[in-house]
Amino acid sequence: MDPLSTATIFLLFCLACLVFFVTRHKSSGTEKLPPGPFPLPIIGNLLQLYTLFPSFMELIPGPHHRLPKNFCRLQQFALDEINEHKSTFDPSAPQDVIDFFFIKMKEEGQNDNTEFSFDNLITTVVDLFAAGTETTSTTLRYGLLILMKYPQVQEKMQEEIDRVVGRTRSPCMADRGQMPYTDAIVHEIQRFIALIPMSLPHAVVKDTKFREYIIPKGTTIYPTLSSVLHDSTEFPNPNGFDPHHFLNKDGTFRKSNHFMPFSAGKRLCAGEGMARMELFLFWTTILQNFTLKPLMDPKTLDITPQFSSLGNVPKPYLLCALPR
Ligand code: HEM
Repeated sequence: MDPLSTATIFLLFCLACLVFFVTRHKSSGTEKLPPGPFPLPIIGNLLQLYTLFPSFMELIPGPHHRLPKNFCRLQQFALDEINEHKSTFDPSAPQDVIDFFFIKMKEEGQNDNTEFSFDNLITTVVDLFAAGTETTSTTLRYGLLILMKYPQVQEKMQEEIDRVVGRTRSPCMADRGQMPYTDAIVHEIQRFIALIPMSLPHAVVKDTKFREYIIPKGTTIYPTLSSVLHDSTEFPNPNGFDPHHFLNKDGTFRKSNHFMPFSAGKRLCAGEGMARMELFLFWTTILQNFTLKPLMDPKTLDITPQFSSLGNVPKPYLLCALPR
């Protein structure tokens, strides 16, 4: 038997076991678990298969082979940045998170239990880079597609930009308070696309009572942000793109506690403030200078995601940026 078939049979066996245990656990009924989309535990466990049996995954062809190689490149990038910072480091004038980490490393000295180790510095840089680039760039790309589909939305944003910012200076964050329509569109794009629909997995640190359910200590939970972002009791047109979701009748900005694309609680996105600044400044600067047009009838543009699993990614598209 060739190695590929062995691996396939092994994977099928693992899947069968997972399905068996999940259904058995569900029907045993000793503990009442909250309802949720059935496949989620299986998805989580499939990802764990890669960690548990890397050599089997190596036998299976597919794009996942690029993962370790790309991760090493990312670590090397972080290392190069850290080394460059070492050569310019001035403790009296720290420039960024790497410089502040150096200061903490020095303060901690010989403490063996410190979190401020060199390994953690590399991991922190990689984490911030990975969490901060793909998220914002995909949101920006998705937003441009939506703006092309709705030319009347673009027009209204451009009117507001021209009135508040004008054409001679760049938009800045102080403008946002006077731009309720643009602010509403930025929120609605993020609500509509629900970029990270299941947030990140969390674990329950102690047995937790939630409504009439007990969630046992150690259970992995996925806080499904999309269920809140697409809640019809708060957003009347939950699956459509509708600027009125964040606008009051008099045109002022309508705040909603259901707006949580960055998650909620203690571990919500560490880069929320930065990401929201980036989205506002990029989109307003682009529309201040360009009108976005598709190569086809805007009505036929498909704004449903290409993939929808851990992230919602837009389908590839062509865009014309016409100078204003
Ligand atoms: C549109 C852009 C972004 C979205 C939608 C987004 C969304 C999220 C979400 C849903 C989480 C999971 C929170 C949780 O575990 O409950 C998260 C975590 C995180 N994000 Fe973002 N993010 C964005 C941009 C950024 C940027 C620009 C940075 C940094 C420069 C960043 C850094 C992080 C970090 C470090 C975490 C982990 C926080 C922790 O576990 O304590 N994110 N983000």
